[in-house]
Amino acid sequence: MCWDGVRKQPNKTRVSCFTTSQFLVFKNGLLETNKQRIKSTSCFRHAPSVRMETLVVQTPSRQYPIYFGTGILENKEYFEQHIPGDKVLVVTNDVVGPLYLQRLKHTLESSNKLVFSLEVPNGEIHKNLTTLSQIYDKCMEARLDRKSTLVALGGGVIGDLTGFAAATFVRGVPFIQIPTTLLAVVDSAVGGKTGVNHPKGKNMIGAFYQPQAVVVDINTLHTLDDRQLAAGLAEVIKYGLIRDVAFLEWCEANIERLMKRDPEALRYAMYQSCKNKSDVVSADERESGIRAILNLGHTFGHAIEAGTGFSTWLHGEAVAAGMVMASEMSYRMGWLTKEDVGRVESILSRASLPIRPPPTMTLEKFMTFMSIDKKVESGKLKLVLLRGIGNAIVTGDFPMDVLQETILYFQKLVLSHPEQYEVPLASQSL
Ligand SMILES: NC(=O)c1ccc[n+]([C@@H]2O[C@H](COP(=O)([O-])OP(=O)(O)OC[C@H]3O[C@@H](n4cnc5c(N)ncnc54)[C@H](O)[C@@H]3O)[C@@H](O)[C@H]2O)c1
Ligand SMILES: O=C(O)C(=O)C[C@@H](O)[C@H](O)[C@H](O)COP(=O)(O)O
Ligand SMILES: [Zn+2]
Repeated sequence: MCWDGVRKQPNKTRVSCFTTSQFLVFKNGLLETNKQRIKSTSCFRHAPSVRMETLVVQTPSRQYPIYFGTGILENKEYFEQHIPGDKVLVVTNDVVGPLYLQRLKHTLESSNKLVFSLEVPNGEIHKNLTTLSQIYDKCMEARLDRKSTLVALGGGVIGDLTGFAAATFVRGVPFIQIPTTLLAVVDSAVGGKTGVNHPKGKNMIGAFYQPQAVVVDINTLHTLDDRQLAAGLAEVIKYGLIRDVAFLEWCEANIERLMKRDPEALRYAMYQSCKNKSDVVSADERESGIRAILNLGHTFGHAIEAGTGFSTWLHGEAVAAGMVMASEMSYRMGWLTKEDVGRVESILSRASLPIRPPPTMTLEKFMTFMSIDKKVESGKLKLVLLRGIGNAIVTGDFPMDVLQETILYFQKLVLSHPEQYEVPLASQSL
């Protein structure tokens, strides 16, 4: 099937990374060009001033496009070829739904789809089995079948919940990610980790399940508040720290542009982040090794989220503080200099992100929540540490004392200067 709609409407939907004789074809689940199967496709590799459009993620279980554009929520061509059946269920929440649901429904209905929708309550605290059950109830009520498609319209919470519902309802239905937060665009919508939290641990119940497509309408980011934008920047900066020093340097030079939402800077940050994530996930879809580097700061960060009841700290904020803790520990292992740690703190602070854990996170609390991390193997904790800026490793080879001293160091710091280490904009509710 050729993507005729795209070629006929060049002003609306440019696929400028392909030559005119090379357009996208999905056949039997494989992405092909009309000339040859492609290994990986990307455009807009280096130049921040060039528009980016489509990036293809290639995993063993599925290959799929990430479409970037403005106003593409209103363009049915981006959805049509990825929706095999006649029914669609759009899952969103009570914040994003009022903003974008009608527009999306209209687009899908113009492709003659029967569109159902469900608005679940907003927030990380609702990323749980109760909300998941509401999605299954809606699937049953709408009599969805194996050809029906679930669409996630929202941030990472909606994407993770909907993806897991899609992975499990009738043992798997197609799903499409429409990420509407910066964090979801650069991280959660890509790579197929889906799931929900358990009160005792983050994302403890879930599945690896790739979407059919990721549709990024950059316009939706206009309604995002500054705190959420900053949370997304934490994961953007993460890619620089774990494997892409050139990108980290670019972030350092452009962080103010990003905070001011300069469109070209945001486009480049989104593209380069997705490229990094896509490369890692393609190499190790189910996290048997290298994929775990995407977890930099997360073992500490997830402990902060769970330890504060999933209700105070945003995921990106917790990851920011966690990346500083991982950096400090890497310094104590002799792998980073004090200047390197300062560099990590500086870029995160400039992005208005917290660089210390909350005073309530005692050593005992950290150890309890960290002990149920998914990287624990036969009781042994593994951490993502830095063996230099841009060079993350996954290791269980560290003395427990160094970990505990690191946590105690931060606890002492925040207890002696609690006023310095508040979560930015903490007065805003989640
Ligand atoms: N699956 C993965 O690989 C992966 C990766 C990173 C994070 N995550 C998960 O993602 C979640 C965090 O995602 P998040 O930061 O997007 O949080 P979120 O989904 O809670 O969204 C943040 C807030 O922004 C609101 N919102 C969303 N889009 C908006 C828009 N366009 N305009 C205005 N408001 C909007 C939401 O309603 C919410 O209040 C966490 O649960 C985290 O564990 C998953
Ligand atoms: O995609 C991945 O792999 C990641 O680790 C990305 C993280 O940013 C994300 O927060 C992920 O959900 C964490 O995964 P978990 O397996 O530690 O729950
Ligand atoms: Zn994350």
